[in-house]
Amino acid sequence: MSRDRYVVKGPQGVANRLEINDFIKNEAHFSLYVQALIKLQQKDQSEVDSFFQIGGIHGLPAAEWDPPRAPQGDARWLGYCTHEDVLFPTWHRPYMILMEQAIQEEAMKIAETYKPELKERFKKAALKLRQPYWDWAKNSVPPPEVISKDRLTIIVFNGEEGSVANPFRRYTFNPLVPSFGFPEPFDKWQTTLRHPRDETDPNTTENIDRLKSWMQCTQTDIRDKTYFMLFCVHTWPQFSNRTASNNSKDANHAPHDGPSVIRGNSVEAIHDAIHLNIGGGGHMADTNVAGFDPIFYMHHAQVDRLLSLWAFLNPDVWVTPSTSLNGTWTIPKGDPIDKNTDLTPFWNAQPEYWTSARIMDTASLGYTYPDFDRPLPGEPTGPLPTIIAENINRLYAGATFNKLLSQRAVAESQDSAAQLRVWEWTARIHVKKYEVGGSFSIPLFVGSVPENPEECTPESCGNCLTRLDNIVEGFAHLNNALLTRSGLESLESSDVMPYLKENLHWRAAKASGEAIELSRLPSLEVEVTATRLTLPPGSIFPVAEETIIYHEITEGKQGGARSGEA
Ligand SMILES: N[C@@H](Cc1ccc(O)cc1)C(=O)O
Repeated sequence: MSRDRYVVKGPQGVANRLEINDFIKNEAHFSLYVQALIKLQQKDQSEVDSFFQIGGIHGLPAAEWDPPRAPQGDARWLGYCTHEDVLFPTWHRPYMILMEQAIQEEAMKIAETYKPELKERFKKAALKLRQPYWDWAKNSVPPPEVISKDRLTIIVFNGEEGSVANPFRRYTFNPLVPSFGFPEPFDKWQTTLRHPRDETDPNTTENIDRLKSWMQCTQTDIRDKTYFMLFCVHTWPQFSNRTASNNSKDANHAPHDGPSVIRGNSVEAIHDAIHLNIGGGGHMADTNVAGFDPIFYMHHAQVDRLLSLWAFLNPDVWVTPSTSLNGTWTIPKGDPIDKNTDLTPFWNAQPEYWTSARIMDTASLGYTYPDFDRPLPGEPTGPLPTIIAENINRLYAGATFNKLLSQRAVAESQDSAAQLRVWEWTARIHVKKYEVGGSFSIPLFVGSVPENPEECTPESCGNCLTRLDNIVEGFAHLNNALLTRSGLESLESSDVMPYLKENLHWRAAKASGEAIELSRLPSLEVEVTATRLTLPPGSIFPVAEETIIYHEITEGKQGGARSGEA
């Protein structure tokens, strides 16, 4: 039976998406969202706006979502989502407003059921209700309301407190059937899971302590990566996706860094690491089924917020033409893609599909972020770009920036024109993603290596999928570890080079934490660079002067630099 096309228009009105830690404090918003999410999760799995159908757009069950557009070609990737190409950040934007719209529609109905004295308040809250984002760059461990509480207390229709099963913690498939084609071990788990203890056990439990300690331990790494991406990445290929610069000459891939271009991660690379660390071998760690974990939506709202911030800082840059490396359910592998490519299956009201060109302005899609409200009461005023950049420094700048700031303060107090400079040490990791079959990461250690491979891996990068022979890249910023753990007097190469030669180590690990022999990753290449950063007078962000590659630090080690090779 045919049905009307589901128009993805986003929520009504325009309102801020809130950070999850603020969101849970907002009684009316939280109560409505929780009940709306429960409603979507309880809908029949065949309903177009059920949590199951929306979650299934991303990857499996590789079914068409509203209404048919024949799958094409020999697409390798059987979901609609785009990864490892220039559409990664923009495809997920209409995806998020679809969830936001479905939630708001339910929330409006729920608000109508509140007792008369509360109805207006809850209806107003429903109008302003938006998808919360989880700012993992600042709060890497999600609040208990998302990861550990089994039940949540909310204000229900009669104004009293009610206790409900926590819909942020998991989705229960209703039912789970073999035709979904879920790969092992997801074919036997009735609910989504984070950090499952035993992949072979259909009734396994979650190791939430491990989830917390992994997220806690990567906090500085995630923050530094986010900061460097925001201020030092300026091109769309480099910002949007993690395929490596030397993968091909295609514009899809980050260009070779020029001598003075510091290396930063793509938003996709940072996002991948969150998937793996939250999933820990569970649903979030696998693209096929990640969309079924309710945390996916607050994670991707953060990716979307970073897209908004980055685009604000780089106003003339948006999706550049390229080709689809992996293909999707509707885009054949190798097809050209650009800002006018249909972002299927999301129809807008015209009716046509949303495209990247049509979604630049989030206010027209019904939402914005508190970052753009600035200045907040009590904050200094000034031009918006300055305020936003200063806020990014306040939220995410780490050891390198603080060193530059203190140098600047000294120079200013002495009225001297001394040059302000800090070397930023960065490891660049390159690896073929198909090499071990399944996602993996390359944890780096500065100083001692913990004996237990499951232990905290504070600097890491390089996550991979099974799909193709693509080379992916990621960067790990080492200054924080050097300043806090090495005991070195300076960041000059005379100190750092010999130290890192001795003390920089890496491993490979599956998403579950299980170690992988480095000999199984012949393509792996870890290379260290140093970029000289300055903070010129009047500049809010550091500026890169030159980058030097130090092959000798990792050369000769397994997975180290191969100098002289192209
Ligand atoms: N599989 C990705 C991580 C990831 C997981 C789920 C996703 O939906 C997206 C990305 C990696 O190996 O890095």
